[in-house]
Amino acid sequence: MSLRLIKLNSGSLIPSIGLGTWDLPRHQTSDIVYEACKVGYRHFDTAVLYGNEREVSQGIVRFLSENPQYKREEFFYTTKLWNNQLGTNETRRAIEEMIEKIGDLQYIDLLLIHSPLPGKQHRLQAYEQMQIAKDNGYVKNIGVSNYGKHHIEELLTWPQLRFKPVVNQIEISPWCMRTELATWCLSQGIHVEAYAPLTHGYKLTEDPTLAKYAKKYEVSPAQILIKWSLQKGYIPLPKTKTLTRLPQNLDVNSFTLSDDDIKEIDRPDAYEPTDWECTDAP
Ligand SMILES: NC(=O)C1=CN([C@@H]2O[C@H](COP(=O)(O)OP(=O)(O)OC[C@H]3O[C@@H](n4cnc5c(N)ncnc54)[C@H](OP(=O)(O)O)[C@@H]3O)[C@@H](O)[C@H]2O)C=CC1
Ligand SMILES: O=C1Nc2ccccc2C1=O
Repeated sequence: MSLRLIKLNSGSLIPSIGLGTWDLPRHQTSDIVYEACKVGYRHFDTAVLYGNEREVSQGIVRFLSENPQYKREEFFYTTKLWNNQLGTNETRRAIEEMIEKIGDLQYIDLLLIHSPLPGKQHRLQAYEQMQIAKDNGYVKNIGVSNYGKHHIEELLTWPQLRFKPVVNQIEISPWCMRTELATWCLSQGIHVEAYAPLTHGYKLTEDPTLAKYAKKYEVSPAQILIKWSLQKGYIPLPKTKTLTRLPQNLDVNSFTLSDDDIKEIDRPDAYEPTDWECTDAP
């Protein structure tokens, strides 16, 4: 299974689907990531918050060492600074710790600010250190998560900005569409990563419209949601700890949703974030 590559505003390429790694059982994480590499995943999303950066990296490194025909550059590893790691010294130290944890993975493909919650001064001090980490080659791309339009505008109008964020990672599913924010990010050349694209699993068994299209295209409700996200132009990050589900969440090339299908799956009036909401933080 091969993934489409999307060009970021830095020129780097990002695989169009990433494996979410939040809440993977810690002792299985490295094996799940290794198995994911075997079935074609090339993009992994972790964070300091998840406590599994070492294990995620180990899974990729093991696959690379056993399969020397694949190169490090074909893989895309994202991690995120947690709220208490934003600030000049805090961010510098946090990046050093991240680099120590990834070992032979050597560099971070994408470093995100996990949320805007710590406030303007901490956000901008962190971003400056992220720019320096990019200069030094520890980090290839930098971006943000859970940012609202006003947080991104704060960056775009900041005189010290040298590298525009390449993505904004936000929760998006038919039940949390955020069309205005996502369309605006794309208009600024900032790609949109869709987290919780499977609604944490909440809607997969209960929603009749998903069931209808799963039946029509002979796929699973999860595959319908992943395709919906891709066709909207987003980069979905579905998570599964179940090895048999790994291949199906990548296998979405056999069908295309029509405009009418998408309209029926859309829930523009719904607002059901699964975890947290901070795009509206000051
Ligand atoms: N930046 C941020 O603030 C946030 C980022 N994220 C990122 O996004 C990722 C994805 O979001 P997440 O909250 O984990 O939830 P998802 O929306 O990816 O849903 C995961 C759930 O769906 C189930 N599932 C996965 N595939 C299938 C399938 N094919 N059929 C049936 N059920 C399936 C999983 O079960 P099982 O695992 O048991 O197979 C799990 O219960 C996270 O892991 C993380 O990397 C998430 C939240 C916030
Ligand atoms: O994946 C995640 N799950 C979460 C739950 C609460 C806050 C942040 C997150 C994540 O980043």
